[in-house]
Order: sequence, then C-alpha cells, then structure tokens
Amino acid sequence: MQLKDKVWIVTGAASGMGGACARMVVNNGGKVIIADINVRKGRQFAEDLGENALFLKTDVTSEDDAHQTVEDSINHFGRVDGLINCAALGVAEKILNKKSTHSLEHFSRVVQINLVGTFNMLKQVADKLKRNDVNADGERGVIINTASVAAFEGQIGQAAYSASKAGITGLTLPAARELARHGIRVMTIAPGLFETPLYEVLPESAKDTLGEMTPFPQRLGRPSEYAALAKQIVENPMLNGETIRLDGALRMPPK
Ligand SMILES: CCCCCCCCCCCCCC(=O)CC(=O)SCCNC(=O)CCNC(=O)[C@H](O)C(C)(C)COP(=O)(O)OP(=O)(O)OC[C@H]1O[C@@H](n2cnc3c(N)ncnc32)[C@H](O)[C@@H]1OP(=O)(O)O
Ligand SMILES: NC(=O)C1=CN([C@@H]2O[C@H](COP(=O)(O)OP(=O)(O)OC[C@H]3O[C@@H](n4cnc5c(N)ncnc54)[C@H](O)[C@@H]3O)[C@@H](O)[C@H]2O)C=CC1
Repeated sequence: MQLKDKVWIVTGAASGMGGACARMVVNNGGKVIIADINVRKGRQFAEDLGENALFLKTDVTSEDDAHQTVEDSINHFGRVDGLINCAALGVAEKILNKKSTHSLEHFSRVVQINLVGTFNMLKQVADKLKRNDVNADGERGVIINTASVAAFEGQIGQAAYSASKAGITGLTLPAARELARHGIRVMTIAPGLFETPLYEVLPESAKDTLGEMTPFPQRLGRPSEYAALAKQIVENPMLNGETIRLDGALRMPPK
C-alpha cells in the first residue's frame, strides 16, 4: 500500500513515536488523524502539520471514543486506510514491594490502555477497512501495533507493562489470520529504547546510561527511525502477522 492520498489514524500521536509517524504520513502525501488524550499537545501538533492533519480527542480505552474517532475521520477526510497504535502508559511497580503488593488497579489500568486500547482501536478501524476497494495487491488496509522489547525480556518492576506488551505480540498473528480474508494486514513493532518524552523524567546521565545498554548503535533510538519501519511495513505487502524488534540488538537485563 502507498501512503500518498491515504488516511491514517495514529493513536498516541501527540507525542513521541506516534508523533513521528504522523509527521511521516504527512511528509509522504498522506492525511493523518492525531488520536490522543492530550488535547493541548495534539491540537498544537495538528496545527503545525497543517490541513492534512486533524486532532481528535480519543481515549483508546473507550469504545465510544474509538467509534466516534473513526466516524469523524471518515467524515473529515472521506476515508480511512490504516491505523498505527502507539498510545500507551508505562509503569514501574514490583509485585511485592516494601509497602505492600502491586496495585491491582495499576496493573489493570496499564493492560486496559496498552492491550485493550490497542484491540479496541484495531477492531473499530478494521470494521471500516473491510469496506474499502482493494488495491492491485488485493489490500484494503494496514494496521500496525506497538509492543516493546519488554514483551520478551521484561525487567523487574515491569509485570504490568510487559504483560500488556506481550499481549499485543500475541494478538498480532490471530488478528492477521482473521483479517486476511478482508485484505487487511496486521503487524507489530517492538521498539528497544527510544528517546521520547517517556524518558524525559530521567536526567541526561540516565538517558546516556540507557543508550549505552544498546549494543549498536549505542544510543537511544530516534522516533523517526520507528516511523521509517512503519513506512516500510505499509509499503511491503509481504509483512504480515509478525512482530519486528527495532532495538539495536538490545536484550534487557533483569534490572
Ligand atoms: C530503565 C529505567 C527506565 C526508567 C523507568 C521510567 C518509567 C518507564 C516506564 C516504561 C517505559 C517502557 C519503555 C519500553 O517499552 C522499553 C523498556 O522496557 S525500557 C526498560 C524500562 N525498565 C523499567 O521500567 C524498570 C522498572 N522497574 C523499576 O524501575 C524498579 O524495579 C522499581 C522502581 C519498580 C523498584 O525499584 P527498586 O530499586 O527495587 O526499589 P525498591 O524500593 O523496590 O527496592 C529498593 C531496595 O530495597 C530493598 N527491598 C525492596 N523490597 C524489599 C523488601 N520487601 N524487603 C526487604 N528489602 C527490600 C531491596 O534491596 C531493593 O534493592 P534491590 O536492588 O532489589 O536489591
Ligand atoms: N520510548 C521507548 O523507549 C519505547 C516506547 N515503546 C512504546 O512506543 C509507543 C509510543 O511510546 P512513546 O512515543 O515513547 O511515548 P509517549 O509518552 O511519548 O507517547 C504516548 C502517547 O500516548 C498517549 N496516551 C496515553 N494514554 C492514552 C489513552 N488512553 N488514549 C489515547 N492516547 C493515550 C499520551 O498522551 C502520549 O501522547 C508506546 O506504545 C510505548 O509503550 C516501546 C518500547 C520503547
């Protein structure tokens, strides 16, 4: 599938890697919906990107929000051709800690946003993609999800986050198998350590230390590098039903 003249919904696009994908879509002649809960950043970013971008306040955990965002996207740009799920919440909490045990509410919240939110958006968008005309490859749309290296080697304190991301990798193949008959591909990217606002809480020295964990290149990844892989996934019809690690050969230690 091409990006040009196509309409992409990107969740979490008010920031970080979702934002890089939104910029990539517009720079390649596409149109993008910035679907995020951060109204201030989302609106400003859409304004910066111009008429080919629209911000729609969207909580990915809300079925109503997801449905409305897809409807509003089609009403505004006339169609929808794909989805890039980047919205997520990171948390760091041990199962047994000095105070008590891992908050069940925190665990549920992380799974709700990261995994259930991904599925919620996937199913709502797929239900529209199936109505598209096929292209020369028989395709009607592409869905890209975001996991993490934490899906495979979660650190101490990442029970909730890693479980949510492993759920996304587990979702990828059955979703691709089911949606194949509709000409819809489903892929997942599992990033390593990338320089986004997720790490702004950390001092530069900590970010450098994190970057040094990556064998090569020995630095934090750039959101534009995530967006470059998303572009290749969209354009390469043989990429389907798989999770691709994008991590510079990083394998995270226990802590
Ligand atoms: C790499 C760090 C990134 C910064 C995290 C910022 C949030 C990021 C959110 C997620 C972003 C994800 C991005 C992504 O997808 C890629 C990655 O996954 S990057 C890797 C991210 N890594 C993490 O998020 C790690 C999360 N874990 C932690 O940060 C810590 O484990 C945690 C804060 C949960 C706990 O830290 P800890 O130092 O162990 O604090 P404690 O207070 O629990 O323990 C301190 C010390 O006290 C002793 N102790 C603890 N419990 C007890 C007890 N019950 N009895 C007696 N003594 C106890 C113990 O000695 C502890 O020290 P140890 O080091 O465990 O010996
Ligand atoms: N930064 C990193 O090192 C890594 C990030 N990832 C994943 O990459 C994706 C993007 O992360 P970053 O760009 O780093 O984070 P970020 O924090 O820069 O962006 C996340 C965006 O998601 C939005 N969001 C949060 N909850 C939402 C909800 N309920 N509904 C809609 N939007 C919501 C936030 O407002 C924010 O704009 C996430 O899925 C994250 O788990 C994976 C591995 C590493």
